[in-house]
Amino acid sequence: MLEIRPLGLDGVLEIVPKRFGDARGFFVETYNEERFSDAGIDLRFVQDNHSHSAAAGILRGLHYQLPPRAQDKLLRVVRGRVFDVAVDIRRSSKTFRKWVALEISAEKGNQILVPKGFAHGFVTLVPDTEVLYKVTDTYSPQHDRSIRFDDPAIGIEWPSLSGEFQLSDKDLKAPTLAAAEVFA
Ligand SMILES: Cc1cn([C@H]2C[C@H](O)[C@@H](COP(=O)(O)OP(=O)(O)O[C@H]3O[C@H](C)C(=O)[C@H](O)[C@H]3O)O2)c(=O)[nH]c1=O
Repeated sequence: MLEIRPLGLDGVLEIVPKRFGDARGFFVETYNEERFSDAGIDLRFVQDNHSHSAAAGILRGLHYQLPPRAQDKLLRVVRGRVFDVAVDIRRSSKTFRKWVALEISAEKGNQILVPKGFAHGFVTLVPDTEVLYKVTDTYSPQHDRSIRFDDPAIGIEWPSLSGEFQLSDKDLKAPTLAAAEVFA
């Protein structure tokens, strides 16, 4: 019922729940605590988020919350497509500053699990993209942090889209990884 694929960094997973298609369309259990637990994913989600991005090229990230309010995130796309990125920001990790990326789309019905200790971001690939995600701690502005999406020390190979990326002021002013407060 759950297809799980490690993406090459500690605990960052692609998850594809089984989709039951029929002449009417489809049904899918997008999250089932028991099935996730059976797959070794024991997380307690306490908040659901929904973001709508009107255009392609809207980039949100790289974001994370610091301990003690760090969040695991389980993200899926219900309309459109995103290029989704997770970056290891644990200074003691052997994969510190390494990143992985995955296309997540409504059509594929896939999800990404981004554990605590990772910065997360995505860029939309088509207009009117809607992203839903569950997090394991509630929003804490005091612990909310950003890192520059284009930090050369990380070197994310974002897709080249026509036109400039659109970012929030907060993300445009984000520090580099070297200047950011991250995980030990
Ligand atoms: C994240 C969050 C935000 N907000 C408020 C704060 C701002 O007034 C407004 C927009 O927040 P922000 O610009 O941080 O939203 P995004 O740029 O979509 O941020 C998210 O995008 C990337 C992809 C992430 O991984 C994070 O989960 C999250 O930071 O919503 C809340 O009230 N609760 C929340 O949990």
